[in-house]
Amino acid sequence: MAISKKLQGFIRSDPRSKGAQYFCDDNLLFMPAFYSQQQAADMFVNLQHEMKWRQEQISIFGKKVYIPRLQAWHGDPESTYRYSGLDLIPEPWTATLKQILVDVNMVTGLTFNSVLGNWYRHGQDSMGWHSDDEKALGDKPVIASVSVGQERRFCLRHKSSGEKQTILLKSGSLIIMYGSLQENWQHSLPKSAKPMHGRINLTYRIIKHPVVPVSK
Ligand SMILES: O=C(O)CCC(=O)C(=O)O
Ligand SMILES: [Fe+2]
Repeated sequence: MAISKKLQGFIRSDPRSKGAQYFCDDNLLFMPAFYSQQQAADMFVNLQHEMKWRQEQISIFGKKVYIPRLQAWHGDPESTYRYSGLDLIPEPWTATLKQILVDVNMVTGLTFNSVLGNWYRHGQDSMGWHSDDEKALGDKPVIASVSVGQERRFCLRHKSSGEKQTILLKSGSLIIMYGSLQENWQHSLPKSAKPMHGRINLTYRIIKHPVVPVSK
């Protein structure tokens, strides 16, 4: 199992790893109570104010439509990446983002250089099936994903066998995706018909091959 010694040590010794569970052929580790309910509730409030949220538009058959959630991209200034033909320079780290960065770096033994935030305002906000396999992330990327606020279903689907797995992402939970997860599985955050409060998800990433911005 391609998981760092540091992470194995953390799971053995730190109470925050209580209830840790593996999914997807051991390429995903779920820690349901990485942060306490109170810590997670405070983060949810602070992140709403601190991050630079916007609702991106995408083109579907030539028609511009808003994606069903708010997004924000923060990180080291050189962690530029390309999205829908745009070169994006991240917004600076905020106090809460830095505090979580220290924790996810410590657990994994890695140095994340950027974070994508997704704010699902209610049950109708969602994310479709995809893999985080952009070239900028390099081969077998490690992604640390923290959830605060409303519990939502996180679905995974094997690309060839179609096998499905579902994880309930509780407030304060952490998942670490690594190894061949993005190669072999897709994931999504489906809509829910039930009334739902807001949820913020942070995916800490390592941009290994930043794009050189052509324009500011
Ligand atoms: O909201 C989530 O838990 C999933 C987010 C995600 O898949 C992504 O940012 O790539
Ligand atoms: Fe993703």
